[in-house]
Amino acid sequence: MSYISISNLSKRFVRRGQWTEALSSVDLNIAKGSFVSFIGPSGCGKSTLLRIIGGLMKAEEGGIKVGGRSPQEMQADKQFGFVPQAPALFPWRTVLQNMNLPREVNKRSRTDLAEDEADPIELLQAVGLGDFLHAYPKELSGGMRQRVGIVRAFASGAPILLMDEPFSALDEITREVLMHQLVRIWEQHKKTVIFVTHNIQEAVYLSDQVVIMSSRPGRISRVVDIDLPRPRGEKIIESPEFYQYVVRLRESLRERWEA
Ligand SMILES: Nc1ncnc2c1ncn2[C@@H]1O[C@H](COP(=O)(O)OP(=O)(O)OP(=O)(O)O)[C@@H](O)[C@H]1O
Repeated sequence: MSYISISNLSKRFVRRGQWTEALSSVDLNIAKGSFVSFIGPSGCGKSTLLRIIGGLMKAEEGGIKVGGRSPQEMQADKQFGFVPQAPALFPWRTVLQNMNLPREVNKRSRTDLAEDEADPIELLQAVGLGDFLHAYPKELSGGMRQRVGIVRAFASGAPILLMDEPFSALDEITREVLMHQLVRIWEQHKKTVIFVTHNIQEAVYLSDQVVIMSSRPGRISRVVDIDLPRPRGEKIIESPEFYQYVVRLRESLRERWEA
């Protein structure tokens, strides 16, 4: 069953009199509760598509429905949680107070409160921040702040989480640790996640589906189902099946770059 359905969607930008066709004829269906990654060359429209799904931007042509409604209606009803590359944490609020902020703001207008189940303290403990509940953002490393940003989205009660390269500013080891923590939390809470990345291993490890995009204009060139068992642990990365997916995606991406 399609939860997010996109049909024949196109988006153009004009800058200094020049048109850029950022997205062209995009068709995609995303099931509720699935983890879907978008991967593709720089400028192929991944962030633009994410913003359109999240109701932050409108397409010129085509249709998009999220849960049967327009993205703007869903956005007004606080159905999206955003995780950018660097989370916006209020410096005068503690970690726990920052975690609770979306709930405080959103509860008034959200109609679907049944999804609002995740416990902020448990989530912080799950990402190793149990001892930092009352710390202020300035006392945290970049990786710790990013963990707060990710689990805050899970605690917000929003059923759809939009993550735009959330690990891109982190070092390799921190990134790996966060990837394992994210998969564990997602497998427990099963939100619909749209995840933009440049990292093939990350996309395979986390996702139910990987959407490969090509550029000029941005299009979907292939959707690959990742049929690896869950729960996914560190061991799966060493399996031949995992390796095969990585090779397959790398080849598909290389074709797009060379095309
Ligand atoms: N607000 C804007 N005004 C003008 N052009 C834009 C705007 N936003 C995006 N674009 C153009 O649309 C195209 C797609 O951009 P987008 O940021 O969606 O790509 P991306 O795949 O997310 O790139 P990256 O991987 O580098 O983050 C690019 O050519 C970009 O220059």
